[in-house]
Amino acid sequence: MGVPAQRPAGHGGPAGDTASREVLLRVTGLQKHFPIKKGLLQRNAGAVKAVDGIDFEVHSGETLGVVGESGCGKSTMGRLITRLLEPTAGKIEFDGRDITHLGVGGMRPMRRDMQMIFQDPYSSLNPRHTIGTIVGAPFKLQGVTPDGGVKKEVQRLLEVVGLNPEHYNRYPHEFSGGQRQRIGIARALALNPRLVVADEPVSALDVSIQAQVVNLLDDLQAELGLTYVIIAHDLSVVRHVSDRIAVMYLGKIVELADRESLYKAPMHPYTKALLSAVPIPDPKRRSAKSERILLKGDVPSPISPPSGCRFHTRCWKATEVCRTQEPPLVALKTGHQVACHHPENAPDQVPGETVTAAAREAIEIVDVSKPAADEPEPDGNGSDGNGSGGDGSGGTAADGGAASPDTPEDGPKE
Ligand SMILES: Nc1ncnc2c1ncn2[C@@H]1O[C@H](COP(=O)(O)OP(=O)(O)OP(=O)(O)O)[C@@H](O)[C@H]1O
Repeated sequence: MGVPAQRPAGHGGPAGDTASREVLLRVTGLQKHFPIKKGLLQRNAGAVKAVDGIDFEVHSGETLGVVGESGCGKSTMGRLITRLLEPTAGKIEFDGRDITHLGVGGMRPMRRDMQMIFQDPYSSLNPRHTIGTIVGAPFKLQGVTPDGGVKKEVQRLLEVVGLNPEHYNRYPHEFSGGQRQRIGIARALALNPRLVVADEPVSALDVSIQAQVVNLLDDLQAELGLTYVIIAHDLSVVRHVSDRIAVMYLGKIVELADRESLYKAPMHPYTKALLSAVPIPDPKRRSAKSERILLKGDVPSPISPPSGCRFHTRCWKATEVCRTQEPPLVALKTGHQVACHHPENAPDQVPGETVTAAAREAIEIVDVSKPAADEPEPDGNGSDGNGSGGDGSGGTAADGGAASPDTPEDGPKE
């Protein structure tokens, strides 16, 4: 077995024509509510609505960046799509197959195709295991022996991520943070995955090392044709690697667009505020437009999110409609999706009107939560797309490696 083999390249650099590529991952109405138990009898006392109904697609070979403040549900979303968590509702399709409620056995072969890279290169590697054991673990878990044997393959993988193959017998504490993250990346690549979900892959690293790891991910994508979902709280991290970017706020996607449109003409006030916080190193490029927007108040609780638009309590454009009506995520003809009653930069928008009311005349609006009429239903797999899981019976890290046993991510936590 050659690992990792070449796949058709779909470099994640400049935003390509990702829409024309095949859909590798489709998420529809995805929810994760963590129940809150109280008292001796562990009575239900509400739920943390960590992910509260999100829809998106990831095309083969592209990089989707997912950004938002701490607690908005990014990591939960990452764990849901790699099936380390059981969704409360919604549907996850991978390569046209409904994997929403696949059990451990059903997920085992899928694990080869989807891997996760974790935030903390210090805690995600077992300090008692050698690098050889850590990077070779996915082979053991999947019961496969690569051509030439595990050791040779692991050494090749170490080389692929820029590490010395002679360090096979060393332990994690002998490596720097950046090198440990490379080890985590080598482990994720071992089974030649198609989708890699990287959860804050550089936030625990020194700024000087961050660029190296981001560049490595970018190079690997170009070489191997990987598809990435890269999660970050910081728009500056995803800026250089993403084809498209989804912005999350309190469990919802509020904006999703290709990188150029999002940076040049953000439509959601929240995106605008996030962008204004990204430092622009060159003072000549700073303008009045790039003034910092300081959001009012704290992020509300995901246990009882605000009515209407969840962002209205911190939004300077909020009006009565924002307090009472939740704006749906709508897609413009350009592919730009936004959930806002008073979007910025909306084409043909009548000031003060909602995007739906104003733009419906001039541009095609698609409610992305509803499947297109001519879209065939994918092969069902026992899910009606409205499942109410939560029994934790889904795939776990232990069954073969979206997270290996060297990670603390050992499956559903509830
Ligand atoms: N196992 C769990 N049980 C209960 N609540 C949880 C659990 N995991 C996450 N949460 C809550 O769900 C919400 C979303 O958390 P999540 O970690 O997905 O956010 P995030 O955007 O990734 O934040 P960060 O960037 O800080 O990691 C938070 O309020 C968090 O406290």
